[in-house]
Amino acid sequence: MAGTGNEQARKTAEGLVYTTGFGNEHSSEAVPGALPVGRNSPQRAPLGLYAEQLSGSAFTEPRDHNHRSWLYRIRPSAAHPPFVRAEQRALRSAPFADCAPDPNRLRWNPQPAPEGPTDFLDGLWTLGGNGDATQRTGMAVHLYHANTAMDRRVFSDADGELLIVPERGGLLLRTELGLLRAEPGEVALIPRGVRFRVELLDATARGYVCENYGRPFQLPDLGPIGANGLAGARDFRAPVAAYEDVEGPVEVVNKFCGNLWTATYDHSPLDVVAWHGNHVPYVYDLRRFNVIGSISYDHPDPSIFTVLTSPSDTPGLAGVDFVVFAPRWLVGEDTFRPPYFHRNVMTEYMGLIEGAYDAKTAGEGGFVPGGGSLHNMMSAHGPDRETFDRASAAELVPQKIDDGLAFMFETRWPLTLTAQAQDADHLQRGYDDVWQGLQRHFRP
Ligand SMILES: O=C(O)Cc1cc(O)ccc1O
Ligand SMILES: [Fe+2]
Repeated sequence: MAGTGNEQARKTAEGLVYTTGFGNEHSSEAVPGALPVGRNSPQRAPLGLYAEQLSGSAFTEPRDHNHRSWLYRIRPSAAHPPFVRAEQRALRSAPFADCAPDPNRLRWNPQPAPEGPTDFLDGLWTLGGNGDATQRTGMAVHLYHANTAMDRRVFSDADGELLIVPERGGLLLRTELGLLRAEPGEVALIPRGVRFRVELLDATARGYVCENYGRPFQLPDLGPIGANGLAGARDFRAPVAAYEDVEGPVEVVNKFCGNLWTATYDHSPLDVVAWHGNHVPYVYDLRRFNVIGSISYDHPDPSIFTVLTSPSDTPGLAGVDFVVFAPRWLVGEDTFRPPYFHRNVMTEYMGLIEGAYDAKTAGEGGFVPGGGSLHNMMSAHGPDRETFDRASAAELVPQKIDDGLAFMFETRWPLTLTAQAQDADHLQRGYDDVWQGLQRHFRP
């Protein structure tokens, strides 16, 4: 049965069309004439639709940070019954106060398979985070492991935007603004408050989510890199309008100030027939990232690999950066080429989408796809012993790194774990050992 649903979702996902460009003023109509021309709020919207504005920024924010979309829908979102508190499972929110922030280097194996039917929402498991959802600061790291589609159920997150990083299994995201497909190697960005449902393209789906409570992700400035490079705006795909005209009970789950609330609507709220604006979801293929690096010597700081950044109120200090370690050439002369030893004031959560990462040994008990590592503020880390020994002796011929895809959520604030992450069976005990046995070589 589940297989039939997945095949149907895959067929739908294969035929999808998109509109392109990060930050654009997009517009789309699923029925010709549904989008009003020349005004947002005509006295009567076309085709008997309701007009509704969805804001992702204050009305008064500067134009280049102003996010809003106008939705033309079968019923206004206001027509809903009261929300009541819902079961929370393993989803947690900031402020995180379960545990004392931990200065140790930590690493987890992949998220265990769920017991029983589990959809994307029920499969969310929070590792930790920082800031405060009610203050719109900070971020949370979640992992998901799902084996069934969300059925007659949609989710929206008032607390932040969701950057979804599939590691195993493709996703079909049915959002208010239309459909997106996100496969491993791609990422999807769902803006704050946009309702969506997740269907699976494969039997199971596993991956990571950065919930960003702060300013919406934007493309980083390029400075001296110039007008081009890193993630190209045109490679971000937004959906085209697609609506469900579905009567009957649909559960709407709303994450609000850390808690889940639920209401049963008598229709699907994915009933937007036309829309325009810039508060839109995206999908981006990480393999399109234009990697820039050193062509002389030394290992550049990984900020050069920033795909998207959420600025904080201090210039240059991100609430969270999303960074990708994509296939690239290493040519540095007289250079220790893998990531260097370091202690960073920023906090680094890393995940692996496929293959291996060049600072860490792969394989069981190591840094494996679906696993994750946390190097909290100022914690000492870098190449493990094997990597150090290998890279210190390597012949420095041009070398292509193309056996993996890793990423980092890097945040200005230390990350506090949830109790479930601190006590998890899949927390690797003895991660510190990877740095044991680094010999002294000092010869004064
Ligand atoms: O710790 C890590 O592996 C991430 C990282 C990579 C890099 O190339 C330089 C610094 C850094 O923190
Ligand atoms: Fe690091």
